[in-house]
Amino acid sequence: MHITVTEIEKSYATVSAVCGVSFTINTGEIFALLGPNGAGKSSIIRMLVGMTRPDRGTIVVTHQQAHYDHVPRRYLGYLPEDRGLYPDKSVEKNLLYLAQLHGLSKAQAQQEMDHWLAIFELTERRKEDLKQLSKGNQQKVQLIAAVIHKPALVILDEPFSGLDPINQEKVVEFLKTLRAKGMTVILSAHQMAMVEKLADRMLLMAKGQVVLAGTLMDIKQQAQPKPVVVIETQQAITAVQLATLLPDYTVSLQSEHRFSVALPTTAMLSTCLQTLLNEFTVQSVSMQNPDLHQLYLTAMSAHQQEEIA
Ligand SMILES: Nc1ncnc2c1ncn2[C@@H]1O[C@H](COP(=O)(O)OP(=O)(O)OP(=O)(O)O)[C@@H](O)[C@H]1O
Repeated sequence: MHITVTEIEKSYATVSAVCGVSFTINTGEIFALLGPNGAGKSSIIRMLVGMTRPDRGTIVVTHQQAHYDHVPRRYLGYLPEDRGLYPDKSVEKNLLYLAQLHGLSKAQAQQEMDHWLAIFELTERRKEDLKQLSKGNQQKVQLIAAVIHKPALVILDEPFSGLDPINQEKVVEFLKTLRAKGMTVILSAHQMAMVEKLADRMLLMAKGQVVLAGTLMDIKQQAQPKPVVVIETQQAITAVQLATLLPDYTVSLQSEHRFSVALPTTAMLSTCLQTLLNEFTVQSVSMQNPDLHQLYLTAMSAHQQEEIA
C-alpha cells in the first residue's frame, strides 16, 4: 500500500491542528509520526483512516492498482489512541469476534489468534476476561486485534504506551515481523529509542507543521545537532565544578568521573579541553553519535526558537 499526502490541512474550531503537511509512505515500510503532545499526529491518522476529512489538500492511497482518498477499512488494521475492545469478554472472544468481523472464517480466525497469542505468550490467558489482564497484556491483545485479519496497512497510535522495557522490545520485534510479512506500518510514538530501531522513515512534527522528515540519516543531516563529547577524568568531578569551569557549554554529569559536553562547534573542543586540563587529568575523550532522542530535542528547541523570533 502506497500513500501520498499533499499539503493537507485540518482545523478544529479555532485550532489549526495540521497546517500544509506532505509526505509519502512506501509499501512495506515502517513510517513513524513523531512530535510532542498536540503536534497533530492523531489528526493525521484520523484523516488517513477516513474518520475525518482534510479541509484542504489530498490523500491518495494506492493498493492493488486502485486509488482511494483514505485507507479502506478492509485493508486497515488500527490501534486507536482510545483503545476499544470489550473488557468484560475473554481475550479469545474479543479476538475471534474481531477477526470474523473482518471477514476471516472461524478456522482462519482461530489459526491467526493461536499464532499471535503464542508470540505474545498469552496462550494460557485466552479464557480470561480482558479486564483481568495487566495493562501491558491488554495492550498486547489490542495489538493482536489490529493485525489478526492480515491488513495491508497497520496504523498504531502509541503502541508502546503502558509497556515495560521488556514488552516494549517485544513490540519492536512484533513490528519487524509485520514488516517482514509485507505489511506497511504507520506508528505514532514518543519512545525515540524504539522508533530509532524500527522506522524506515519518519516525520517529525510540531504544532501541525513538519519540522524534519526522512530516514534517520536524513534527519541527522537536517537537525545539525551540536557535537557532543564524552570526557572521563581521573579525579572525581561535581556538577558545580563543571558548571563553574565550563559555564558556556551544556554539560551533563554521567558519573563521578564521566560527563558529556555539547560543544557550540567542533572547533571549541580544544578550548574546552584546555580549561579542563588546568584542573583535572583527562583520561579519555570520545565524540558521541547523536541518537534520535537528542536529534528530536535539538529540532524541537530550534523550532521553538524560530517561532519566538
Ligand atoms: N476533536 C477535536 N476538537 C478540537 N480540537 C482538537 C480535536 N482533536 C485535536 N484537537 C487539537 O488539535 C491539535 C492536535 O491534536 P492531535 O490530537 O492531533 O495531536 P497529537 O500529536 O496526536 O497529540 P498527542 O501526542 O497528545 O496524542 C491539538 O491542539 C488538539 O487540542
